[in-house]
Amino acid sequence: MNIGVLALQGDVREHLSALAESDVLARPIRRPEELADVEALVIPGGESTAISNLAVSFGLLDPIRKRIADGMPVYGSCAGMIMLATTVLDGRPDQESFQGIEMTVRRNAFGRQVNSFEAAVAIDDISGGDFHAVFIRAPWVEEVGDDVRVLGRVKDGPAAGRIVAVRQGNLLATAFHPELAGDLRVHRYFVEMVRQAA
Ligand SMILES: NC(=O)CC[C@H](N)C(=O)O
Repeated sequence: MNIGVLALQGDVREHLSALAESDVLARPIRRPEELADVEALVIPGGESTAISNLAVSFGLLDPIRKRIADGMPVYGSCAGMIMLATTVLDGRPDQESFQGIEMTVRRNAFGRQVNSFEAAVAIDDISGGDFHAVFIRAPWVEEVGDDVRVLGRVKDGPAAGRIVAVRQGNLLATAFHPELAGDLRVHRYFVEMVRQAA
């Protein structure tokens, strides 16, 4: 199986290790030629404005948009979720996205005071109990289109009920970082999505 991790900025290494532990030897992607060699892509957490800028300068914005439109499976965590959204609130005016998931996300939504926190999230489709989800200056999803399935919401605390995991067809996004939490269930779920798409 040939999965790439978009390696322009962010926690690329952590996704590569989470995939390796899920028995997939993934590779970093920085150039359009490398993208052409993979059947699926992970967009890491990091800073969506930086990923957007670098995607434009590395000539990856349009090729990734096209692959997504053609059905390539993609998983985005945090900044990666923002990069998959059709509409971004509180983004920089020139910020671009790869599009794909019909949703409105709000950047840094959980508030400036709470830069990072942990909360329980239950994910439909994934058994084994709640995720101990790590959020770092995370977005949340404010609106979803008809074809988007809400897979997970924050269970408790001030942000209870907020949508933090979604899927639309072959596209998966979480506002939290399973790659930092040592819980491989989201990566394994994505690997299974890739297997089924193949
Ligand atoms: N941990 C993260 O990926 C943070 C996302 C970041 N706040 C952004 O807007 O891109």
